[in-house]
Amino acid sequence: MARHSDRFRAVALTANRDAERLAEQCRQHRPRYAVMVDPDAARRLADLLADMSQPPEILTGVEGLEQVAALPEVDHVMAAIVGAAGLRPTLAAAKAGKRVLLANKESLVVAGALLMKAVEESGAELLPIDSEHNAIFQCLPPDFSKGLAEVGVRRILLTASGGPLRDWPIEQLSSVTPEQACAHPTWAMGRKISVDSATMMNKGLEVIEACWLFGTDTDHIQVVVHPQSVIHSMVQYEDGSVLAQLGNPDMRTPIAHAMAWPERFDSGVAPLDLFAVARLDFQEPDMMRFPCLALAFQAARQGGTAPAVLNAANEIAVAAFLDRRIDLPGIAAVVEGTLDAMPEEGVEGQGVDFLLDVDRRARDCAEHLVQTRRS
Ligand SMILES: NC(=O)C1=CN([C@@H]2O[C@H](COP(=O)(O)OP(=O)(O)OC[C@H]3O[C@@H](n4cnc5c(N)ncnc54)[C@H](OP(=O)(O)O)[C@@H]3O)[C@@H](O)[C@H]2O)C=CC1
Ligand SMILES: CC(=O)[C@@H](O)[C@H](O)COP(=O)(O)O
Repeated sequence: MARHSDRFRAVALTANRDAERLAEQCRQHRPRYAVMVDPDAARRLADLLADMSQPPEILTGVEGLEQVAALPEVDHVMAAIVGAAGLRPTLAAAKAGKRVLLANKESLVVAGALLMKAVEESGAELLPIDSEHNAIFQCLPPDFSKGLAEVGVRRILLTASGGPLRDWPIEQLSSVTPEQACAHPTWAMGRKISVDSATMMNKGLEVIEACWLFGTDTDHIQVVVHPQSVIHSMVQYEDGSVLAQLGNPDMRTPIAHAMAWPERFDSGVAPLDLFAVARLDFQEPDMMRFPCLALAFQAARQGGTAPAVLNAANEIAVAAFLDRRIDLPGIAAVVEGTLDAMPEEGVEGQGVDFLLDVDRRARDCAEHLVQTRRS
């Protein structure tokens, strides 16, 4: 079976500040463009690549990301920047009608209506590579966009590992260190999403992501804790059938699925050995232990700017936790305080500048709450 290298060539690679890593990737994949968002890091990248015979053209800033996301010679854009910083380039790719492989769930949480409208108007293909949403996509019929009820779906069963703190004594959560929170039991991921998994905010963001991707609401999504992370999510149908997608927890599978769709190619992931897995467990999420999950459900039901506020406050709170400025329970407290403090606003007819202004105001508010908790 074909591998992706038979069919794909990297036109552009991007990073924020890590010039060394991007330089290494440029040497390996020889893209035509490299975007280094930070201008100082862009100068460093140019120095690092000075001896290349045909170095990539180096662009900077969010504008550089938007530019490469919309290049005519690009047909696939993988949106895998962390946080709301991914919104503008993801939107640019959607507006340009690309196949968008979406890992950056935060852009749908902040601007779901805007992004889905851009996809509809341009004819872009929005394919989820977040493992759960990719699994759901695989378990739905191809015509699901006419409505989940129309195609016989009762509800989505969104699986969650429960993260590294699933069994910690609740009264000891304030002593959790960033290293302990980032020690995910089944997935190797970046620090921000790892903390989100530890608080289950990741699942809350994913509930909102699923509402937009699959045109549904929170009443039709059940979060199911499944510690083995072998089932990546399920779809329950009206006739009693439940379809699940299983596999080893390895992001190469959803990425390969979305790159090759509607065909398949070899992702390089080892076949799932069910005898080695031996058992699959399921539990209800504990909302007392994971208040961030409850806050995300609340923001999703509230709608308007609430999900954008939730996301911005969470990004600030997680960064403060990773810097040891607040404790782990402080993350939920900062998010709740920000949601309470920010006025409710509608998003109908609003553009990206409005949403990013909401994001900025929520960050200021959350940062103030972080300072208050410390003093
Ligand atoms: N890791 C995983 O397995 C999964 C991740 N996701 C989602 O994918 C996204 C990325 O997660 P993950 O790969 O773990 O994160 P990482 O922290 O490992 O990587 C984040 C990437 O985003 C870049 N970046 C960070 N800030 C900015 C910015 N302001 N502007 C431009 N680029 C920026 C970083 O560049 P630099 O290193 O130079 O700072 C880095 O390349 C998140 O939205 C996450 O929720 C979803 C499913 C699974
Ligand atoms: C790899 C991936 O897609 C993540 O979303 C992962 O599934 C997070 O695991 P949790 O279920 O612990 O949040």
